[in-house]
Amino acid sequence: MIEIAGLRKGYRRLRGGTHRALDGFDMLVEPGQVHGFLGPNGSGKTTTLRALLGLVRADAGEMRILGHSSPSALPQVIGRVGAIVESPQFFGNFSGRRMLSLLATAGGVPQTRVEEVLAQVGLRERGKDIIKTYSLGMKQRLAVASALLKAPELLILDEPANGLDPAGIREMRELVRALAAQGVTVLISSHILGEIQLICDSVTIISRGRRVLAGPVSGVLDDFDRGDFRIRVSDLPRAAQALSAAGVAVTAAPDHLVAHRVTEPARLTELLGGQGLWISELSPLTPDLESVFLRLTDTAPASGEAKQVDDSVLPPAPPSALNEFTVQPEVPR
Ligand SMILES: Nc1ncnc2c1ncn2[C@@H]1O[C@H](COP(=O)(O)OP(=O)(O)OP(=O)(O)O)[C@@H](O)[C@H]1O
Repeated sequence: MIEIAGLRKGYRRLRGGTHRALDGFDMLVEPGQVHGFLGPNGSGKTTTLRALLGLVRADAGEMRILGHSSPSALPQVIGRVGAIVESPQFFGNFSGRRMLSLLATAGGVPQTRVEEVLAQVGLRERGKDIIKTYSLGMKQRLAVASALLKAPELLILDEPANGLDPAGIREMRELVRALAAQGVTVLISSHILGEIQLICDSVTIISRGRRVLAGPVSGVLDDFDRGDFRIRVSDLPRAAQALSAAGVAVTAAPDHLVAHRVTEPARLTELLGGQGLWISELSPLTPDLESVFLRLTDTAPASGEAKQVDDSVLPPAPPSALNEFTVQPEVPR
């Protein structure tokens, strides 16, 4: 559905030089998937989506959307793609239904779609109310409804859960899953990692304009499973000593131990029990997307400190290249 290879985009800095927002970024989104696009603030997610949709010009790289080159062949394919990359501006004094009706007329979409998309996003009951009375979550759903008018095969959502409360996030999750069940491929950018883990089949993680990881969510988590187990036991120092002596790698925390690369947890109970050390807890520490993300994007702040994550700088461009952005030749096909 989406193929991106070697995408580059630099923004000129006011104080000279180029900020490398995308630095040879690659992404592949397969049909029928909900694909999460994860990255820290400023890592290049929105720039990627804007470049893909022809809203900003890339310096180099290849992009295909539904098999067509982007941006050159976008007009042929854009009718099959729904996207919310920038918050759409709605007329606050219009009802949701009237707003969608106007957008349907403008987009040459039959009016029958208006009721269908209102139902799809769960806004049929409130369709008659004016938009400025909508909650943020309802406005987000109206935005999704507007992107669904043309019954897209591919839906691109940039941070759809931004600003939503837990109930709103849950509604958005259910909506995305329902769309996926109807066969819509969804690309969803977010930094709400738990959310992505819950709704996505596969992910791409971007850091400093480059892909640092891609694959099915389950595979990603398995790859990062280090076989760590948390052990609570009455005498921590003695238990740590016993485990180390038996060749088990172990780290001590104030109230527990973590044993690493454990393949047979029963051996830990046997080993400690054999020395009169009784385990009160033995639990696997399975990785979640958040720990994988923090490790790969190097954005875990030290305690009490905010981490600088957006620091890719190129040397100043020569004067001739100081246009709006640095244009590099297209990569030949
Ligand atoms: N129009 C612009 N002019 C100059 N720099 C820009 C422009 N748009 C984005 N950038 C810079 O490019 C980098 C990537 O920005 P982008 O918005 O793509 O990141 P993002 O991953 O979407 O971040 P966030 O999660 O915070 O929305 C950032 O350093 C940003 O400041």
